[in-house]
Amino acid sequence: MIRFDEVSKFYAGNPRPALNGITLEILKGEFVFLVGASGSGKSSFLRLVLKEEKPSKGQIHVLGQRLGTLSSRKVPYFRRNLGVVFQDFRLLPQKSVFDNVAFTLQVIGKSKGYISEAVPDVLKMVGLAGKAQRLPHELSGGEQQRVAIARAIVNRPAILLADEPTGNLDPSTSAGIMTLLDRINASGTTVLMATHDAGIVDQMQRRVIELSGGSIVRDERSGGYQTQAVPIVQLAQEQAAQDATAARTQGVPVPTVPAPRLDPESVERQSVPSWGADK
Ligand SMILES: Nc1ncnc2c1ncn2[C@@H]1O[C@H](COP(=O)(O)OP(=O)(O)OP(=O)(O)O)[C@@H](O)[C@H]1O
Repeated sequence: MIRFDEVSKFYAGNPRPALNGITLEILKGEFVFLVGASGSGKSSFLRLVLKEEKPSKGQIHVLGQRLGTLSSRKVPYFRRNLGVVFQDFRLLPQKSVFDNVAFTLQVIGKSKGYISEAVPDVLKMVGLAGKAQRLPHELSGGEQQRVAIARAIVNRPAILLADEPTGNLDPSTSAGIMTLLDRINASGTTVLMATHDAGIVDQMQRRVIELSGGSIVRDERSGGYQTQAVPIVQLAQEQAAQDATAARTQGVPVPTVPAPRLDPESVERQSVPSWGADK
């Protein structure tokens, strides 16, 4: 569904790569969280999937298409298969809820008859039946995000990309949005969501891809916001402590083992080899 082969991205004027040799595959129907510190490359990853940016190196395939060979004329057609949701909703402020959602379908030439059925259907699905004639400023943040989600899925895209969709919402409103995204995923849409929201990632226990400095440092089939893997240095310390205890109880004198210094940059994480078996 989405495949990156050795993809790197450099922006002009920035010698450090935003993405550095990324290789991964996301399968049809998956729900994937993209996590990592600010600047780790999450939005760049999403922009590459959308073909808003080109990779500096490597190949990207989305829905069986090699993006490098997709002409700019064909990009709008390609993007019809992708729905996108942003942190700041990006609704048209002068248009009603109905018209915000209908606009997507008008742009791609759907008939009035089709639009008059599809828009109420999707508004019902996102829990906004009865609010079709409101303007965005007459809605709460959570409702505005529901409109943005309705707009993103009304054309039944195969993939939904979400860049911090709960970033402007309080925890209970965010939970409602996640329930909605979960339902959209359950209906067959692949969801790829960049987020800093640890509570949501911990709660959902879905595939988690963690970026650091543009590289993948974790890819867990079902994980939380922070890795559960124990740093190797910590394991060594624990083992040394156990050995010392065992030796003392057996009456053998043991040399004092100085604790290794923990340098976060050089701490090697245990990899979690959970993905790949069923690609
Ligand atoms: N248009 C650009 N031109 C130059 N550098 C850029 C551009 N966009 C992003 N970068 C750099 O690329 C790196 C990755 O940025 P990116 O926005 O992908 O990170 P992110 O993980 O999405 O961050 P955040 O969580 O803050 O949104 C950063 O060092 C950023 O400064």
